[in-house]
Amino acid sequence: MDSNSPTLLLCSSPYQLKDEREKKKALVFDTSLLLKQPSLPTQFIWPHGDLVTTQEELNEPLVDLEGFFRGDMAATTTAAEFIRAACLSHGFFQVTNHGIDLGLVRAAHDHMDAFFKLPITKKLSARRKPGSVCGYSGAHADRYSSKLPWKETFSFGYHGDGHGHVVVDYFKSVLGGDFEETGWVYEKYCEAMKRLSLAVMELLAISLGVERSHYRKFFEDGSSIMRCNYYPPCHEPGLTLGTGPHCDPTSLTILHQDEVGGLQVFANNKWQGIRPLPNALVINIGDTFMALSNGRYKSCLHRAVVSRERARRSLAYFVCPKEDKVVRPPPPLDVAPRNYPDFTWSDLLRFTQTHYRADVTTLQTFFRSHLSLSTTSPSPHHPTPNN
Ligand SMILES: C=C1C[C@]23C[C@H]1CC[C@H]2[C@]1(C)CCC[C@@](C)(C(=O)O)[C@H]1[C@@H]3C(=O)O
Ligand SMILES: O=C(O)CCC(=O)C(=O)O
Ligand SMILES: [Fe+2]
Repeated sequence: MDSNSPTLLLCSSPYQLKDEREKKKALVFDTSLLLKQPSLPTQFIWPHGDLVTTQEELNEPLVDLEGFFRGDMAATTTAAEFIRAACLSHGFFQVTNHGIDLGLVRAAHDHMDAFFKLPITKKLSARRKPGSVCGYSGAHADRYSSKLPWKETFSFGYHGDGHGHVVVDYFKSVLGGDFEETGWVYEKYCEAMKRLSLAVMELLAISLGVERSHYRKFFEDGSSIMRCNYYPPCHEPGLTLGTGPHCDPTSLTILHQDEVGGLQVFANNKWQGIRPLPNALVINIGDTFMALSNGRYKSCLHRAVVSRERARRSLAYFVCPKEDKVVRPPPPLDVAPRNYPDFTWSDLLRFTQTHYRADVTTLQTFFRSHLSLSTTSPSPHHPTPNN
């Protein structure tokens, strides 16, 4: 696609385009168009340093939650110890016997498939508005002009405060009544994810020597972000990334990936693949929980590579505290040195949605940009791939 080739104007942010000439250059992440292109548009090409390949797999123990849910103290201690070892190192672990109905997971994947197969004009009718994390995005082409991720996403918020059904209402409002059933599938999925996330918060507290209910109470009235990721097959998978190297700025991520594989974690100073386990859920620590642990636990550095032959899908549930709550480590972790100043999730979220593309150093950059916050010098959380 040469730089002036007219493309059907489906750019998700036409108002950002100044004139007809600009509009003709608007990049469209419409895979039916892009997959016919002889070469990858330059906007999707990532720096070599981010494209280092790996054949390694991270063989972390699976954390079996069955005994913990049964109230077995020995099994709870074992689970907390596995979680502690993983979170002191790279911030990533997988759980089995998590209690999430696998039929519900299947339904969520099926409805995600149906959504991403919609005509691009329909998807763009639900496009993300500037400053919001919710809605449809094609390669984030409305937000960035280089290092575009080879993916489509659809994101929405969840509160689970027992008042109304925000997910059902969102799907009906942005996609119409035909999507009410899809809304219910994701409403139930998010309810299940919230229950699991609060259980994991108990295990994290136990593993950190924090009062067992502290984090559960901190997140009980939180709002969360649900994101469906769709990674189309790519002719030149070695030149682009589905999701670039980053730490989630959120607190905890619970992710289900399909059987294709592509999620990689930067651990033991190298990229390592995460073998898909259909009955397991991937859980990783985000920047906000790293701060809640005063830096004891590491925000997980990860990325997603894409495949030449197969589309890949993942469902990511991002746990967040109520937006105005002050993020501060609890006793006994709140001792000097404080590695991070107090902040609120609403400020950090706004920073990632309006000023800064979340990457490997989001938190440090956030504190530097909020000088009033940087009363302490944040410690580097772990070596980055390019160091
Ligand atoms: C608060 C969020 C911003 C992102 C979605 C959630 C948690 C993960 C963030 C993200 C995936 C990190 C990599 C860059 C990003 C722009 C992306 O590739 O989607 C991030 C998300 C976002 O800002 O939309
Ligand atoms: O799709 C994946 O496996 C990872 C996606 C991810 O890291 C994210 O959406 O934050
Ligand atoms: Fe992520």
